[in-house]
Amino acid sequence: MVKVQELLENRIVSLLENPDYAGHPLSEGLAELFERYCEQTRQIERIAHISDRYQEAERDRHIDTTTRYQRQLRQIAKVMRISDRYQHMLRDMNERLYWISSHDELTGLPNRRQMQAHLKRELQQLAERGGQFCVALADLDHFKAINDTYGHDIGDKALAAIANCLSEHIRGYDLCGRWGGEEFLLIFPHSDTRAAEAILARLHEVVGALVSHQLPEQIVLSVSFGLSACHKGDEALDQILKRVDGALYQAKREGRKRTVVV
Ligand SMILES: Nc1nc2c(ncn2[C@@H]2O[C@H](COP(=O)(O)OP(=O)(O)OP(=O)(O)O)[C@@H](O)[C@H]2O)c(=O)[nH]1
Repeated sequence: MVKVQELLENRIVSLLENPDYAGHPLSEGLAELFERYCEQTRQIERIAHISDRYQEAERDRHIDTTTRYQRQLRQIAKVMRISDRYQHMLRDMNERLYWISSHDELTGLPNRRQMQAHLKRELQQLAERGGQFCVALADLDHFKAINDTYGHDIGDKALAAIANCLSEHIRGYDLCGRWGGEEFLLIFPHSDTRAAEAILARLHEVVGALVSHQLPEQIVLSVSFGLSACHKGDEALDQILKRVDGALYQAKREGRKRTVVV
């Protein structure tokens, strides 16, 4: 039925648009008739729509309260599911943002900002409870030569391998982060320099023996460390870091692959 109606409408439209019948005495009458027909069709559709809505409302009026209540419950449950999903998404995004702002992308270690926060916390604890902790700065030896010989990509892989090796071989409560470039900072809470030196001696060994299938076999890595202890009432953070940096510089000057304690 709809199809027949559509065909007829199309036929009238094409007749009215046909230039051969332009000015034909019946054209004007047909156009007027067609315009009225279209208007009436639009009105019928509007009435049908209103009637559908009315019937729907009537149907709803007659369903019992329990059914209506259950329907509303289902709608609320749906909204809650959407809200839950949205909140999970936000939480994941927040966690990811936090991770990005506090970690180094290449090595996955805490970044400089995070390590500075750890240092401040350690100093705060010293001020409150006394005791001591140690800080070490590590720097890869002859790293520029690795970059120059094998390329930056291999250099990056060497950095990631060293980061992994250092963080795997410290104690569970020690901290290791990327300080920048080819430098790593290590914090040894509640430790004197003897205890920290023993750990660094182990790190010299494991770094020297490091084998990674990601790196060319002929690469042999080593690191130099500057180490210092912090006590209650010691100087401010930047002074401590300056001291450790000086020790590292001395380790480099004295031939690398060693630890200098100040
Ligand atoms: N591949 C790579 N290289 C880096 C990155 N950050 C710093 N470097 C490189 O590390 C090298 C450090 O070079 P230098 O400061 O001369 O130190 P070195 O060659 O290790 O020499 P010593 O420290 O004296 O033993 C430079 O070539 C930097 O470009 C990084 O994220 N990826």
